[in-house]
Amino acid sequence: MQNSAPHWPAPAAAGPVDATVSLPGSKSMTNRALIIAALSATPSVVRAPLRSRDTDLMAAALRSLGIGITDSGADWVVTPAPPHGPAAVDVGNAGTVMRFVPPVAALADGEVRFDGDPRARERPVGPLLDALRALGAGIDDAGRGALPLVVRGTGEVRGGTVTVDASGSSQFISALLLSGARFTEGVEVRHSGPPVPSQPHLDMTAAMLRAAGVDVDTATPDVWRVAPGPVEAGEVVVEPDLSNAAPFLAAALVTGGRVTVSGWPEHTTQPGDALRGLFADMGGEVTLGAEGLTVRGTGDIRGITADLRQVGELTPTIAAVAALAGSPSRLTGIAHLRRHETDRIAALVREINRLGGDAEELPDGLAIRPSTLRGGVFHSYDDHRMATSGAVIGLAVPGVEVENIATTGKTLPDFPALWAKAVA
Ligand SMILES: O=C(O)C1=C[C@@H](OP(=O)(O)O)[C@@H](O)[C@H](O)C1
Ligand SMILES: C=C(OP(=O)(O)O)C(=O)O
Repeated sequence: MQNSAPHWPAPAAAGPVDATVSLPGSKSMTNRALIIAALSATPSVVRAPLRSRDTDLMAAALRSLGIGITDSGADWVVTPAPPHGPAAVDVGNAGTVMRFVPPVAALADGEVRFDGDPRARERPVGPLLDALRALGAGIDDAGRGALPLVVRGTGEVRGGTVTVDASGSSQFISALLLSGARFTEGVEVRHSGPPVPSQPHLDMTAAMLRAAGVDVDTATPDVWRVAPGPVEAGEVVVEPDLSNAAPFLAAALVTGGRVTVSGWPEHTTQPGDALRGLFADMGGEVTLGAEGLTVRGTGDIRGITADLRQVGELTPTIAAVAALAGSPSRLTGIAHLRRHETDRIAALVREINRLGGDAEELPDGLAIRPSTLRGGVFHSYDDHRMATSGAVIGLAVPGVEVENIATTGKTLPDFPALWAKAVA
């Protein structure tokens, strides 16, 4: 777990941060765009894609199946082809690669092997594999319900209706929908179980498929239908990553400063849009205008009681701000975060308390009470969002060192430089 590179001394703010930040593309949109373009009938362009570990892994996975993905300046040109094996896919620790590519592999002719980081073997994928089998795909996971696994594609998937418990990850549903139009009968996915998390990510899946001409029916709660038919990604423009905006906007809140994230979309399906309400509730003044989204800190950092089930990805940053707040916080609805890049509930509680904080695990979240923090090492557990949370705390608490800051490369390779520039 410990990384041998020297720890990264998180810059402490000399005064209120005052910055305008331009952020790279959304991981979730880039990796959906690549899948949709790979399954399209004709070539597509993905504009302003994120270049990071997760998106490079997605591109490499699709290339290994025979899809052409080439650089055109900052863009990616995707030339589809009937996917084929044999191939070996490294998912790294990317949930999107681990969940979105197996259905594409089921459409391929030939064997496709999947494996990834040790942590990827612990992340849930079983309900998706069961669903794919029920839809006609051949999968060998030696009964593990986890990586490593082999998808034995025959060049087609029958499709039809399937019931999945997607309470562990919305990505099980997105995965089936993204490839569903290419299944012979399309797909109808029915969720059965505790609530599905990450509704904005499901909305993103439906919106991006519809933009590619796919017929997606989301009229019935917990039921999603994709009609069989051609896919045409065309040109996809990737929005800035609003979840990666979280630590930058938090910098305004925790230093009583001002941060603008430029290019904030007026309408978006990204969960990061919820930061507008969350950071206002935590004491910020939030304005959305032509120049972007601006958060101003007022000096008053307030704790928050929030169900973050739909926007679980934002939890590490919210928890970092909560650790610096003058009143208690209770973040719930996020039991599924225990199977993210790391057990984020346990990791946040341990690292906040290591710095003198007062945090406690709840069955489905965490409670954080006001406390005076001190410097020390903040461990990242190979989790990009843990690392950026350490940076947020370090702004307000001198002497914080983040272990393995390089793990931010999962979705934001330039983080240390962008951060240094913003908070200087
Ligand atoms: O579909 C996506 O792009 C994502 C969905 C969410 O997954 P879960 O529903 O597993 O939390 C989110 O946390 C992840 O970072 C990205
Ligand atoms: C949970 C996350 O990623 P993944 O796509 O690997 O699930 C995340 O980025 O917060």
